[in-house]
Amino acid sequence: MTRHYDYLAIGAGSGGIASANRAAIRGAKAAVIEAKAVGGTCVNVGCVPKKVMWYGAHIAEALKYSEAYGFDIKQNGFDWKTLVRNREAYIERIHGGYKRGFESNGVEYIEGFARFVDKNTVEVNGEQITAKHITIAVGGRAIVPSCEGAEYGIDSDGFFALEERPNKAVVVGAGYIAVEIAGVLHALGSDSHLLVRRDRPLRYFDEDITDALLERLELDGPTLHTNTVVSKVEKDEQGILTVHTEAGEVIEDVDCLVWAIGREPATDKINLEAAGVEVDPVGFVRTDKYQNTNVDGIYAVGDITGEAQLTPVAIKAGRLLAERLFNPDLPDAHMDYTQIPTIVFTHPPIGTVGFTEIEACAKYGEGNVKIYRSKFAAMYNAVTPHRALSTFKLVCTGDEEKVVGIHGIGEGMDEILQGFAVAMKMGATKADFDATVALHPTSAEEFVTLR
Ligand SMILES: Cc1cc2nc3c(=O)[nH]c(=O)nc-3n(C[C@H](O)[C@H](O)[C@H](O)COP(=O)(O)OP(=O)(O)OC[C@H]3O[C@@H](n4cnc5c(N)ncnc54)[C@H](O)[C@@H]3O)c2cc1C
Repeated sequence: MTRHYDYLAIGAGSGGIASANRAAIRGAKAAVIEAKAVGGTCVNVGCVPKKVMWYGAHIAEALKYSEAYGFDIKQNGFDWKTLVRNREAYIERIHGGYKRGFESNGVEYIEGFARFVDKNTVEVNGEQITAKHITIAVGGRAIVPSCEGAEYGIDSDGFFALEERPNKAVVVGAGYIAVEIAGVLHALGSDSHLLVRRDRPLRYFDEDITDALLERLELDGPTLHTNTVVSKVEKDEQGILTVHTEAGEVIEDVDCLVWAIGREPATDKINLEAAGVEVDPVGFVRTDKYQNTNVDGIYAVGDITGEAQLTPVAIKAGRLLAERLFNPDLPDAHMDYTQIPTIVFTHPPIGTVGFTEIEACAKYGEGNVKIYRSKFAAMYNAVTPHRALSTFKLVCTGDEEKVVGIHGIGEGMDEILQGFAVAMKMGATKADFDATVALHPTSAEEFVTLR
């Protein structure tokens, strides 16, 4: 007998889990199929293990500052294995939480790799399963370049599988994943090198912020190699790598090479042709604003759509899709892909939402954009010899100075941004920011006292 569901999600990552749970809560008979580990990229090889490693790096930094705060601490060492063991135990507990959530919501969890048979049928473990509504939420995977010896490198999944701290690491890429991994390795004691193709990492972020990041990297961070493209990688009998660049630079004694040059969609093995679902030339599933694909009853959410590849985006898109399908009160529910806030877990973190200065000038005209910025020493490190500056910035437009961009790099920025993103989404103006009494002494107060 064929199993049949009202709603079936392929992939139990952020988008698939959120949509299946919400569908079940709204009364649908729902199931989710997962080929690897429940939780998908974010929980197993993305946000969660990354943030744990970042916290580890944060503690390393605090130890450095501790002397100025009066502590006399002798650091005897750092055990990578302990950090990884505790991280993985935490992830195991999250897996348990997801499975209990499925049980209480009535979502069936099916382990296996799903392939389409036709538009309402998938095959998993030799069994055919049918559903009225099917959501593709299979996410993506890291891209590995095609240069000679590229196979000697690992990707971000491989970084999280490392059992030892590398002595000397080369991280290739200019996006947030590359910057974060290189920063963690540096803080935890590896000789860490970040190789970027152009003049800076995070090139699409506001320039004031990336200028400040460059200053911070110079002060204390991985060694930055700009305008650098890897041409060849060699490996000796001991497994040690030599990385050659197109400009003739040779980086020797490397025991860990991480490719973080981007991610590609994982649509190639799920037999989309059988269902007639169209993908773009890269392989991302094309959807409209309601997450509909070109095939009636088949949807896509999360990284596989190529839109803002972030966990909360996949979750929100998945939940709103389930609401639209199964909640008669919300027939128009859909995701708003504008003004999505995001954090980069550098040291210190970067937070950004809305338009950069350049984007705002292009959209509203230079004369209609007003910039407020502050460069200041956060108290946390100002009392130590490791004094470094934070940069906060508001991008405003129109006579009313509507806030259309909020950017910052500095201690605490990861926790500061969320509330300000709410204000921006509600249409706050600079005057609204100014009318709010500051919280003192904090870094956040800079945003309501900018001149
Ligand atoms: C190193 C790293 C750090 C990140 N850090 C952050 C961060 O700090 N903040 C943030 O918001 N985002 C972060 N992200 C991005 C975030 O992880 C993704 O945006 C999010 O996981 C996307 O969710 P998804 O549901 O689209 O796909 P995924 O979470 O990738 O889930 C897809 C699931 O589908 C499964 N699957 C694939 N094919 C099949 C099949 N045929 N049958 C069954 N199952 C299948 C996969 O095994 C996987 O579990 C990070 C990503 C990486 C790689």
